[in-house]
Amino acid sequence: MTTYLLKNVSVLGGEPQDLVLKDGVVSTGSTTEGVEVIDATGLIALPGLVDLHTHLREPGREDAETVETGTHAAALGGFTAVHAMANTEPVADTAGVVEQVWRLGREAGYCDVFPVGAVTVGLAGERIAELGAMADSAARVRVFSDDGRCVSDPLLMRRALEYVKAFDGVIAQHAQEPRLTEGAQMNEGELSGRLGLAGWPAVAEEAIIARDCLLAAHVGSRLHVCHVSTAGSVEIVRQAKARGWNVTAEVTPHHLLLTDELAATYDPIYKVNPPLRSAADVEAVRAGLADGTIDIVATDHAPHPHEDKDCEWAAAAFGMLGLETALSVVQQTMVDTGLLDWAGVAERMSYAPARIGRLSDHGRALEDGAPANLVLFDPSVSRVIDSSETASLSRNTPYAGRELPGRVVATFLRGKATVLDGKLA
Ligand SMILES: NC(=O)N[C@@H](CC(=O)O)C(=O)O
Ligand SMILES: [Zn+2]
Ligand SMILES: [Zn+2]
Repeated sequence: MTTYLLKNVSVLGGEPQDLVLKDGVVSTGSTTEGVEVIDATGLIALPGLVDLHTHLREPGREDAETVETGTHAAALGGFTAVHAMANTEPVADTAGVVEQVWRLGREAGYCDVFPVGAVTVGLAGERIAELGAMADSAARVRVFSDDGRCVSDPLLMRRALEYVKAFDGVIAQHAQEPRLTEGAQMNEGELSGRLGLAGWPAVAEEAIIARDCLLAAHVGSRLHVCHVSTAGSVEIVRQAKARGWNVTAEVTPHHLLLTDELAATYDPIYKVNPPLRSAADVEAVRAGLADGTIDIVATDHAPHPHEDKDCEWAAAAFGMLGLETALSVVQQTMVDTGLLDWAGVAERMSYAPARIGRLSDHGRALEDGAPANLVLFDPSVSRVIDSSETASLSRNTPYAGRELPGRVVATFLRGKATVLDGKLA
């Protein structure tokens, strides 16, 4: 295996130093013999990014994405671990399916894949799935979610929260009260009325988050809130944390950058669940991510083939790509605005998501002996996003034609380069 010497690299934005990647681990000393030298002057090293929320679509929708293509996109985005959501066909609600997804990730070798297990059988919201069997399987599932659907039955949610305590699991809730969002198409507000698109009220998200925080506190379990999108949601999570409840939350890159104004184009590339919200909501989720109320950034990478997106708004699928652009969007919205430094980015895109997912070999500081999972990032350049250049099988990026700052130069998984010079290695 190649030994790499990263010359003059700025770890978390600090003073330039050398890092050696040898036999799968990091060392801060220097060696010169038999090494491949990478001039990392001006580059920032971050621990390999960890995504708690990715849709890889395999099994079942291999026309949209596969574990192989999705993990290529992940590596190009600087990720060394992704959690693959359970809304596949068949649903990842048994030990057999989660082991299959986990193994496909290992075989592809670009990024570790940690399957998320479904909370209910078939995501139908009626019976709890085999959570314990998934936890005990080779995939060691710790995160459970019916994402795409809300676990709306409060008794089922309570039982699931109680159940996962036995193996230190967490329920990741897609917070959407179904009765308040029937037929909903975009953020409810003055604009939805003007555009004639059915509104999706903030309270549909906030009511479920409030309920679930109370349930998690009542049974003493861990709750994670997927894709927080409104100012009110941030406030509820803030209050839950102030009371010492075990609640964590994520925000997506697109909810940090884009607003509901984009719906005025009627271009379904901007159609996503939860919907893009107002500028005031964007400001609130940025502030919540900065002050730690929102723990992490998660991509909610949601590939869809063109026939499901290139149609009229109401008929189009919800979802957008995110893996290859996440770090750039975070640079633009959080670092270049002065809201976070690079150490803060490492916390929110690597350490904290690894802790929530109970991963041991990811989300580790780049110190002597740590697994060599890291990304080299150049924040000084910018690029115009071209949807035809993605490694994903789908093309539904909302950033096509936009200029975004920064570029992933290299990614290493256990010391092996998965990306070099910005290309798959
Ligand atoms: N985010 C989306 O708009 N879509 C996701 C489901 C989800 O995350 O709720 C998908 O699976 O396509
Ligand atoms: Zn969701
Ligand atoms: Zn999702």
